[in-house]
Amino acid sequence: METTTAKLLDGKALAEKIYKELAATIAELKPKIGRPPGLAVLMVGDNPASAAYVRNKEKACAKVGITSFGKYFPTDITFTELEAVIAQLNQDEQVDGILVQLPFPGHLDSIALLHQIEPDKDVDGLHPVNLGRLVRSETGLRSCTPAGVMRLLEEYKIPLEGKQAVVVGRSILVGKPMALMLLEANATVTIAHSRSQDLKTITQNADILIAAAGLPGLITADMVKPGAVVVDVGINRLTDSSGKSRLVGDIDFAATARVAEYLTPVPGGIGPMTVAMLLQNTVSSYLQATNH
Ligand SMILES: NC(=O)c1ccc[n+]([C@@H]2O[C@H](COP(=O)([O-])OP(=O)(O)OC[C@H]3O[C@@H](n4cnc5c(N)ncnc54)[C@H](OP(=O)(O)O)[C@@H]3O)[C@@H](O)[C@H]2O)c1
Ligand SMILES: Nc1nc(=O)c2c([nH]1)NC[C@@H]1CN(c3ccc(C(=O)N[C@@H](CCC(=O)O)C(=O)O)cc3)CN21
Ligand SMILES: [Mg+2]
Repeated sequence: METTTAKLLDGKALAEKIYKELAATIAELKPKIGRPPGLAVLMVGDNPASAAYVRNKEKACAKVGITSFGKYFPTDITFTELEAVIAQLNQDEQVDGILVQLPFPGHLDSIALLHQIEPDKDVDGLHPVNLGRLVRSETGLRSCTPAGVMRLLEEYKIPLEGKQAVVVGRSILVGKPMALMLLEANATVTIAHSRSQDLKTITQNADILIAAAGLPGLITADMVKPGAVVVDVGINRLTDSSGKSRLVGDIDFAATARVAEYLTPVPGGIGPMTVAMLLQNTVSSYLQATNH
């Protein structure tokens, strides 16, 4: 059998291009507006899974000229204290975007807290107002990871209209908004999840396959339709026997590269696109807040 190699969808390169555009916008507007855009990130406890995200966000903000306000709290902080922090950030005129890093320690209700973020500062697109706007195909702040997937597919001119798209995962952060964005682009969308029966039969039909379950090795090459476009959202940290750790997605990358037409790497795929969309959302909140 002939062996092919999938073309890589290079999220890192596209993220760099987006940073240049954002940096130029900020350089032009900051003197007129009199302040840089500001992004506040709230983290409770230390979450090793989120460490890469936090690090990359801070680096990227510095690169484009966004001031990032990191707020780190111990695990024993109370819900009432966090509510007060959100209320203060909602009022703060230096802050255009507020992101509550997920997941949250078990005793804290992250959903109730997300509801208290001012929708126009909700750069993660998780407030019910922004989710509602997405359902209605209205403009508004949209979840960064699925927005990053859409932007990357657009960059490579991947046709979506009329295609069979399968999203594996149905979280509010990734799977559900991803499915809505693909639907908006006129794909025929199927959402699979942990209760789906016969996942392989479902994924084998996908012209566009998006894996967002958080399980390394979930998608093997035999589950992928030849010629499919395969996007790996999963970020899983694996530690090998020598104690070295590395990031992998949900897709068996090496074997799938011989079946798919396009494939995203991990790292270097959707992770950097997520950070780029977060910065883009922050800049669009900044422009809106300052009437530009
Ligand atoms: N690249 C990025 O920028 C980025 C951003 C965010 C998240 N992530 C990564 O993406 C992954 C998903 O994140 P998330 O926040 O959406 O996670 P999540 O909230 O844990 O959701 C996981 C989803 O996968 C489904 N699932 C679990 N096991 C499954 C199985 N065996 N077959 C089919 N579906 C299954 C779950 O189904 P149920 O609903 O039935 O439980 C759930 O809907 C994680 O690896 C996360 O680290 C990456
Ligand atoms: N509120 C909230 N929004 C999110 O989008 C979010 C969370 N919380 N919590 C954690 C998850 C995971 N997210 C991530 C995880 C990794 C990268 C990232 O930049 N990944 C690089 C890693 C490079 C490295 O350090 O090796 C990559 O190339 O994939 C981005 C977003 C975003 N996620
Ligand atoms: Mg990636």
